[in-house]
Amino acid sequence: MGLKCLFLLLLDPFCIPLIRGTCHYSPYINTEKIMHTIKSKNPKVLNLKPQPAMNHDFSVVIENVSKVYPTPKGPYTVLQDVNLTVKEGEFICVIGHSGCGKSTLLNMVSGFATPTHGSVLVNGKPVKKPGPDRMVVFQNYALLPWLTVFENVYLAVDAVHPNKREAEKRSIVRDHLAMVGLTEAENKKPTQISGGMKQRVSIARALAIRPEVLILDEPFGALDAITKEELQEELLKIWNDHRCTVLMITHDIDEALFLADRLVMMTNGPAANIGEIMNIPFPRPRDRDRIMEDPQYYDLRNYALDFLYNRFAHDDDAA
Ligand SMILES: Nc1ncnc2c1ncn2[C@@H]1O[C@H](COP(=O)(O)OP(=O)(O)OP(=O)(O)O)[C@@H](O)[C@H]1O
Repeated sequence: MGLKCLFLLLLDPFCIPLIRGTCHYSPYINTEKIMHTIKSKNPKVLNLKPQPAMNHDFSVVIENVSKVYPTPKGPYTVLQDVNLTVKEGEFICVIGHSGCGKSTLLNMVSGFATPTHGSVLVNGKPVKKPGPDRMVVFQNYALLPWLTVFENVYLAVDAVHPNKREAEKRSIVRDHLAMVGLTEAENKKPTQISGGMKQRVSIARALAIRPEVLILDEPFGALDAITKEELQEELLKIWNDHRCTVLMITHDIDEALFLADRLVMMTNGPAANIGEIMNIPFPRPRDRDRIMEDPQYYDLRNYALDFLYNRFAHDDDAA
């Protein structure tokens, strides 16, 4: 029971302030070129309008959601009137400047935070608290350092499936460690493995529960570029094989264009909202080189950059 409580503590909102990352948009962008491209394109060509979908298709429904935090200076409205519907099995990336409320929004889906106004539904049911149908992967991995890789995943499986037979639980853990290529490392402690491996453990732990919604809060933000690309590809493969709805926060537009079906672009806070939603049209399975050769790639990338750096520039961007 004690260990199960520890697993649930991993999902505690107190973890969240520990995972703040810095912005790392690609620095090699020529603003004039972007503006030229933007001005020469009709946004309709970029297929930016949210697509209508039927209610029964929705895995996640965020309806007129506002979040107000009490602060010593008075109420602080982080998000105001946010609406988003996500289809089952859809891969959504959320982008926006630091502090605009991305984590707050996804915390209301995971159940760590509750809306001040409005509602969040997952598979038609209002979200009231965290649950195993919505697993979260954090940037800082949130592994228990005194447990092995195997035990970290086992802890979660055991907490969610206490009545399954021991052999079955161990087999689930083994299958998911194999899925992320960590069979050889199963007896190592988190301090004995790299950052990329730690994040693989964290992804294996989340998927071992078979969540309906996987929430990734800047999962690759702390990794080097090569490891990050490897993990993006692994994540896509796993998602192709075990389709669940994915909501992922990123600061990396290229990452979003490679992974997502749609890119949700948030305006700046306070009272942030969803500014635009970009449909990402590249066919799946995706090949990084092939999509980067697609002329639409740069149109979409530049459109997102213009949104962040011109239309909703942050004070820090002026530097
Ligand atoms: N519990 C809280 N009480 C008061 N203010 C809060 C609380 N949690 C978050 N905030 C504030 O809400 C705003 C949005 O925070 P949030 O973490 O959702 O932003 P974010 O877009 O995810 O940022 P980042 O990209 O830096 O992770 C920030 O100004 C933050 O300081």
